[in-house]
Amino acid sequence: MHKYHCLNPIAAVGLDLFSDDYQKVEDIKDAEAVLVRSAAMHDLELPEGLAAVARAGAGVNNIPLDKCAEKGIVVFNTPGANANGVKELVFAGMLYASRDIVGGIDWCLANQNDENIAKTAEKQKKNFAGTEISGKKLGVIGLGAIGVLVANAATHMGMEVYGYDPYISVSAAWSLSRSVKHISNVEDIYRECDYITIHVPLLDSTRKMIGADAIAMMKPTAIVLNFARDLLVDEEAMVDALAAGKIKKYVSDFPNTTTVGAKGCIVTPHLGASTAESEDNCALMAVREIRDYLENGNIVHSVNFPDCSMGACMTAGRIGILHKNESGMLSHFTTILGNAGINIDGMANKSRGDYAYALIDVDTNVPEDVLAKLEQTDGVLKVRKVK
Ligand SMILES: NC(=O)c1ccc[n+]([C@@H]2O[C@H](COP(=O)([O-])OP(=O)(O)OC[C@H]3O[C@@H](n4cnc5c(N)ncnc54)[C@H](O)[C@@H]3O)[C@@H](O)[C@H]2O)c1
Ligand SMILES: O=C(O)CC[C@@H](O)C(=O)O
Repeated sequence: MHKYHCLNPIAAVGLDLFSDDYQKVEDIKDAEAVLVRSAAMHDLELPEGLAAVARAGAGVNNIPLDKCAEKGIVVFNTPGANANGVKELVFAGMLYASRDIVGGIDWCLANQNDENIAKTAEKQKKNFAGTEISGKKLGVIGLGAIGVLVANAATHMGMEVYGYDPYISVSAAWSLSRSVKHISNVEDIYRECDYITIHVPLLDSTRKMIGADAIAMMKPTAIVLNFARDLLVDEEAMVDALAAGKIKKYVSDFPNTTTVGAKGCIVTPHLGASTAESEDNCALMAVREIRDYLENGNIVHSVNFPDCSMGACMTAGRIGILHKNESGMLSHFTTILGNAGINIDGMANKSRGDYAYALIDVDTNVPEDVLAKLEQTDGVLKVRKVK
């Protein structure tokens, strides 16, 4: 019986994919797999039996990836599963920032008992007028699952779109509209764009990527949208620039005491992926990833180990070995198995940075003492007997 624990509510359509061989447990200590959305895992004690964490979403800055790797815990995310939900909210953000929709709605509510509200509205509406997005320049920083969708949709809204991503993947580049102008110096976006939207992961290299210097380059009419993570932007500098009228608006999906209520800030409570469709997509992908790893040993969409897949096991046994990416590891494994008289039918070994994964199909059951020898090999993080 495999046991899983949910650190956040996960859509039922995903959890329903778990077969009768799975049991949901209330205490993480008992879990072999954990499903999580935005819950912070950095200070959590990770139980010895934990094999996999699936982030039902894209950002993994709430998970200690290296600590998990050192303990042989594979962390997955669900790339692209919530991208459309975020894309749609980015457009809502652009519209909210361009026209005083919230002010207009508030005015209507405040005047709901006025019998002449229709007539008064016609006099008052000039106070909530704004500008259109068609014909304006949009800069998209980060052209991954979300950035590409935003950039492409913006071209259909009549915007002139600039795209910046020095690490763009081949598949993202294939998906990007040819109308999007390729920008190699992000400063061109800061200087020229009317709307600037950021869609990069929070990493040490991207922290405060939009800093005071970048903000100082922007037009006084610029609108900055942040549906990625608050720490990507120097928000103190942003709030100061808004107060001084140096830029127009900052739209953020990450409430905190710096931005909520500050002049020019429009803040939503991390709603980007909060749609039925995105929650279902993420849950389905996360559960499939966990099942494929626990049942077949396959790793697909990991963020701390390499992807490595050999389909379903058709031989007598399969073992998965999470190990350090060091020379000589494979020869240790083949020697230990060979000395035990175990023939290797098939094998894959993939590496990613400091870590690697070997998946080995064998012609017989691998006994406990052989598993123990593999586990005791220097550089081995965890050995799993898949079958
Ligand atoms: N508001 C929400 O609810 C919500 C939902 C989903 C994702 N997110 C956030 O959005 C981020 C992006 O999501 P995604 O699904 O598009 O991820 P993704 O991994 O598909 O795309 C990220 C892109 O950023 C690019 N990138 C990395 N460093 C860069 C840099 N220095 N400059 C320019 N580009 C850089 C990468 O090459 C990649 O193409 C996530 O990491 C997450 O933090 C927020
Ligand atoms: O789970 C959520 O609601 C937020 C997800 C989002 O921040 C992500 O990075 O995918």
